[in-house]
Amino acid sequence: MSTETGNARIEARDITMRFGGLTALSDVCISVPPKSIVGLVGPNGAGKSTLFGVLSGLLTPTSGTVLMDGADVTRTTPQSRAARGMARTFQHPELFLSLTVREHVVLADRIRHARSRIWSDLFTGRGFARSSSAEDQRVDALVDALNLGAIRDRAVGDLPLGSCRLVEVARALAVEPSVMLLDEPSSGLDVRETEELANVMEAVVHDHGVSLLFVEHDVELVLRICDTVHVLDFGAKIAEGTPAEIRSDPSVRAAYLGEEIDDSVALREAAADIDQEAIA
Ligand SMILES: Nc1ncnc2c1ncn2[C@@H]1O[C@H](COP(=O)(O)OP(=O)(O)OP(=O)(O)O)[C@@H](O)[C@H]1O
Repeated sequence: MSTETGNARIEARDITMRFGGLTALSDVCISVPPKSIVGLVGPNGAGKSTLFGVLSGLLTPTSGTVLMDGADVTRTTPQSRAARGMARTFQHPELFLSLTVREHVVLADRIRHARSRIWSDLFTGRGFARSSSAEDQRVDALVDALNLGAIRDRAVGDLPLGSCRLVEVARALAVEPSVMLLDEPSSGLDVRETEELANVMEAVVHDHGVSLLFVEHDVELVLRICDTVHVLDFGAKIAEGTPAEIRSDPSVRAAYLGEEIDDSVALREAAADIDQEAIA
């Protein structure tokens, strides 16, 4: 199955991953072009988390290659990939509960712009007090861009999950990545929070020029905001295409029939199509 390659921000070529006798991924290719939103979906156990682990550097594949901007990073650490411009968020937000929204963004901004201060401020007790006006401007612009202004001084431990996910996205953006991996960003969010997150994801690509790759169970969200969608099933890629192509792909329908996509608009549309075909 063809995957566009060349100037991809991140690309997986022919990835196979075996855990003992179990083949979790088999010759999977995926490519994330600049300024694009790419979705990765598939039924439970399809291999999504494994591929995410391989791309982010947590897992070394049995065979195959991972490239960032054309450079082979297959055997590099997550930290080294971060230095090359990769940021990620987690299914369960990993935040410091007693720090405020703004403090999270300040810390990440300092990792990008004043790394040496992080440790010296800790040891001297200066903490967040000493900031430059350039830092203030960058941090406040990001906090406002993610609609976090009203809660900027609240400790994240007091915030709902939807806000915590936006804080994670703001923190990831503060290091000025070229590509962000988001692990089930809508997990646990209600409809309104999911809508807000979708808007933020689209704005992030448009305003910051970042590419996004996200693993997601909410197939309707994926089909709504992605430029390209990849579908895994039993460790193999069974489809790749635009949301319209994925909606009408018979192998995708077959993989999902009877599963969580049942409740989504996508499958209702697919089911309607099948009914029409049956009538005709
Ligand atoms: N560390 C591991 N050791 C052994 N088997 C593993 C390991 N990690 C994943 N697997 C197996 O690999 C297969 C793919 O799992 P993976 O978690 O990547 O799927 P997934 O698509 O993310 O599933 P889900 O949607 O349920 O999270 C499964 O059969 C799983 O049991």
